[in-house]
Amino acid sequence: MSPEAAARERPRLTATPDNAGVDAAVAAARRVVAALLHTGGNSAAEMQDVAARLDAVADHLEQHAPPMADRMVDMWAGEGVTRHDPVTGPENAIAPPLALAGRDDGAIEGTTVLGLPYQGPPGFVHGGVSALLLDHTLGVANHWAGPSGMTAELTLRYHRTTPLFQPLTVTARQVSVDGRKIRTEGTITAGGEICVSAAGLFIAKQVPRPQ
Ligand SMILES: CCCCC/C=C\C/C=C\C/C=C\C/C=C/CCCC(=O)SCCNC(=O)CCNC(=O)[C@H](O)C(C)(C)COP(=O)(O)OP(=O)(O)OC[C@H]1O[C@@H](n2cnc3c(N)ncnc32)[C@H](O)[C@@H]1OP(=O)(O)O
Repeated sequence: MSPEAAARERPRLTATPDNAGVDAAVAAARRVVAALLHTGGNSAAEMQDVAARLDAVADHLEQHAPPMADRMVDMWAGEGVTRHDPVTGPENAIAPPLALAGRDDGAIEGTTVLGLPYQGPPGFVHGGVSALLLDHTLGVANHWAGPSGMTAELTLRYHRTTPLFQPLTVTARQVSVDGRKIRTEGTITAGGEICVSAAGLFIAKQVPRPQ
């Protein structure tokens, strides 16, 4: 089987974006966030007018939103993958998003490209953003492998700068389970080189879902 065919066969651990509805609106919102940062303060665009139009969109959405408690129940319904999280969620405009899939060897993997909204040093990814991607990916790796829990400790090593605008591969695997203590490791690589590695201690505990 070709690597491309193998990748297509891998079980997806993240929600597939729909081409309509809120996912499409969120994809547009991601474009707006990136375009605002790309445009900057010296552009000829009429920013007061842009702000008014964006506020009108936000007013419209808020007028049609359910009570927060209902929405919390809704977003945590079902036992499948989440649609709202800040790393993979197709309903979350701050998610890059990263699409994760299980590998035959028990690890999980996903690829994404990060742009200006995620910048730390000039031209490179913010270290806190790398931590966000790895924390979440380690958490999903635990779901994929078996016992899962909450992050108690996350240790990161930044080996080299992580580039913007280039494909990044994020991987993680559960390495041990000792009672409630779950240890998980992962990396972010670019062009085959490790940029960031992470080791996490997770404690088996689940916060109850809103009902
Ligand atoms: C986000 C979605 C989650 C659910 C999704 C479900 C389905 C969707 C499927 C796929 C997608 C899902 C997954 C995604 C994943 C998420 C990744 C993000 C994860 C997070 O974003 S999560 C938020 C950040 N995280 C916290 O907000 C934790 C705050 N914290 C606490 O809630 C407690 O602190 C806790 C629970 C950690 C422990 O509390 P506790 O009372 O249950 O346990 P206790 O203290 O008894 O410790 C038991 C033994 O662990 C040792 N131990 C404890 N802590 C330690 C530490 N820090 N260092 C070293 N050892 C430690 C003790 O020393 C003892 O060891 P011993 O037994 O040997 O004495």
